[in-house]
Amino acid sequence: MEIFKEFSFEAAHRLPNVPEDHKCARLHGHSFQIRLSVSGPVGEVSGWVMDFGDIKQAFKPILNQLDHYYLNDIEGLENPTSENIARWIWDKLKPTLPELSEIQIRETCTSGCVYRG
Ligand SMILES: Nc1nc2c(c(=O)[nH]1)N=C([C@H](O)[C@H](O)COP(=O)(O)OP(=O)(O)OP(=O)(O)O)CN2
Ligand SMILES: [Zn+2]
Repeated sequence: MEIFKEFSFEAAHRLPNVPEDHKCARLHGHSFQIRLSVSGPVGEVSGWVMDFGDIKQAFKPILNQLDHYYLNDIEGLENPTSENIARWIWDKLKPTLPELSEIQIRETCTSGCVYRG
């Protein structure tokens, strides 16, 4: 069974490797939406794969590093595309949440990525 928990954070970024006249070369911000999925068996007694609260607790310190920051200043996020943000979160979260199976990032209502490690 797969369960998920959604989060959001506000942050600014610019993409340093796009052509100078690309809109994303300019400083701008997003309300990033994140969906973390966790997979595993449903416990016979608990009736759940994992407490949603445990996902929240595992992700909180990572979320705090992103929320209301300029992403380009963060080590490892010098080129903060959705893809690189997903990989960055995965690398930080997977060791403490081994059941993590998927990360979805939405930059806008119409754009995002899905990463499964
Ligand atoms: N593969 C990727 N492409 C783009 C990324 C990215 O992270 N990965 N990022 C951007 C920009 O950050 C941009 O802010 C978001 O792009 P876009 O979807 O083009 O934004 P719009 O709001 O203009 O989208 P519309 O729905 O088309 O208006 C660019 N590309
Ligand atoms: Zn952007």
